Amino acid sequence: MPQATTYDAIVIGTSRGGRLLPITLAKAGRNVALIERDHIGGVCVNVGCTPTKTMVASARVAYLARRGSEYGVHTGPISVDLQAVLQRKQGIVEGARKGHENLLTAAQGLDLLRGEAHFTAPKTLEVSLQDGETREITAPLIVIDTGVRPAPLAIKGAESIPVLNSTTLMELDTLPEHLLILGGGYIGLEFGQMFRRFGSQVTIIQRRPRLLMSEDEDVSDEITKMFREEGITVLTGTTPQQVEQLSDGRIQLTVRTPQGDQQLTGSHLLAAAGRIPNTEALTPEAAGIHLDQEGYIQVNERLETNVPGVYAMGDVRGGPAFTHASYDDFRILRTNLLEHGSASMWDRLVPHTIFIDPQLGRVGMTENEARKQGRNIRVAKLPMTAVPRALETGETRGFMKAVVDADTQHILGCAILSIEGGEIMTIIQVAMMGKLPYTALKEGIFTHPLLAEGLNLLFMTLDS
Ligand SMILES: Cc1cc2nc3c(=O)[nH]c(=O)nc-3n(C[C@H](O)[C@H](O)[C@H](O)COP(=O)(O)OP(=O)(O)OC[C@H]3O[C@@H](n4cnc5c(N)ncnc54)[C@H](O)[C@@H]3O)c2cc1C
Ligand SMILES: NC(=O)c1ccc[n+]([C@@H]2O[C@H](COP(=O)([O-])OP(=O)(O)OC[C@H]3O[C@@H](n4cnc5c(N)ncnc54)[C@H](O)[C@@H]3O)[C@@H](O)[C@H]2O)c1
Repeated sequence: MPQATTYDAIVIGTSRGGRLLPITLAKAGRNVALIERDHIGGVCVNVGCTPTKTMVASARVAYLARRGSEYGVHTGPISVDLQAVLQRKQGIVEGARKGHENLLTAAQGLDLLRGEAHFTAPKTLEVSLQDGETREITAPLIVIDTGVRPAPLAIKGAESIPVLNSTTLMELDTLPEHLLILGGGYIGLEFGQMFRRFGSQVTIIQRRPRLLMSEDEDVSDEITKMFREEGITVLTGTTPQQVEQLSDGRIQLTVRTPQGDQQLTGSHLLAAAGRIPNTEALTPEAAGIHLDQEGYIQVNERLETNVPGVYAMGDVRGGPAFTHASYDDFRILRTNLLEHGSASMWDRLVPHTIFIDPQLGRVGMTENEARKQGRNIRVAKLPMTAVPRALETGETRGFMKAVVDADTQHILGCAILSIEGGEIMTIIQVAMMGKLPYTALKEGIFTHPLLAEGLNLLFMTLDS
């Protein structure tokens, strides 16, 4: 093999953080290699946020079309053309991917290597290029952004039946007649509601006692109620035992429920029970990089591994798995590597939004977390039926909830389960970032009749 090519920096993976970092380093005059084994853009652009949120939008149109008569608008029978939904999704995905690819290939000082990288020594990687060649590259600074992938389903019989994951579900030719979903987390809920709205029968099987275990009980319960009202079967505290394919092609799942064993039959099975890190092919052990027991790369609060000069960002470092977290990891690395700053993961507030309808926007502490910490708290809660905008638009499902420190009046966290809940949550997030007391939102003047005006009412509940 020819001698290794030396760069100033190497980044592996082209997610949001993985694209911005090499471009920024190259703009600062560094000679950078960026390696990607699959499509440019990583999970979010190709098989994560972009395609799912595009399809969620189609599902919402179907939902609204069916509700047209509530608004005095009559349509004919509603049907969903899955192929057209997928084509729309694919067009948006490919447009985004191409845009990112153009930016990367145009960047001066940046070599985009299309292939799979693995470590051969602490600062050296071998890249198996897609054209069959192999390159050895080395750099004093290496950033790993290789992400995670769907965990294979570990139940008896799974190896001999077709199990869908979040990627393959978006490639189906026909609408599942009955979609069985294992997992009551983000992926299970977003796809479950989406396919129900497309016209499938949907059963969600959640091992834990309720959906979205990290949220408060009232949030999980309200979502479960809304899903059931939409015709989704939600089974909680239910553990899949084994699965087999019947002679007619249907899938039979044996589950253990609090009431005893039960058999469920569906046309398709989606495994949405978690994800695993992409660290095997990377052979980080050849560089002496420490992994945790599940294979995630261990980093300190500045994202550096135990090998000085080797960093990890995004999902592969464990912790919150969101595109905005990957983006914030880029901020930390840019600040520390280029601006001589001292940015850290520990003081950041990472919000999230689950794109069910109505959305769940969440930031900061849940009520349960605050109580566990022994905080002196007050909890504000307002049903969406009390918000004029929600009434006028016929979107009264859900509630707003905020946890306030009773001593300082600062907002500790919120759960906004409402139409555009993510946007409303972000208003509260900004108040939290500015350390505003809740009274600032209670007394603030917000346009009538916006959803934001509901914040006046939400925080008024604390003093009424
Ligand atoms: C269905 C779904 C929906 C989601 N929706 C949202 C959402 O709405 N909002 C949100 O914030 N997050 C969402 N996420 C999560 C989000 O996609 C991830 O948190 C985000 O993509 C993390 O980016 P990352 O930096 O970890 O890199 P990734 O996006 O995981 O990219 C890693 C890249 O590294 C490449 N790679 C891996 N190993 C190698 C190697 N050895 N050599 C070369 N290249 C390699 C991979 O091909 C990949 O392109 C969703 C995820 C899924 C699955
Ligand atoms: N809107 C968003 O931001 C968004 C959307 C999708 C995914 N994501 C990211 O992707 C990550 C992965 O999503 P996910 O839904 O796969 O994982 P998750 O961890 O959110 O949910 C997995 C769920 O499966 C359940 N479970 C585990 N094993 C099971 C089994 N054998 N049978 C039944 N249930 C089982 C768990 O109790 C959990 O509720 C999320 O944590 C999130 O960070 C984000």
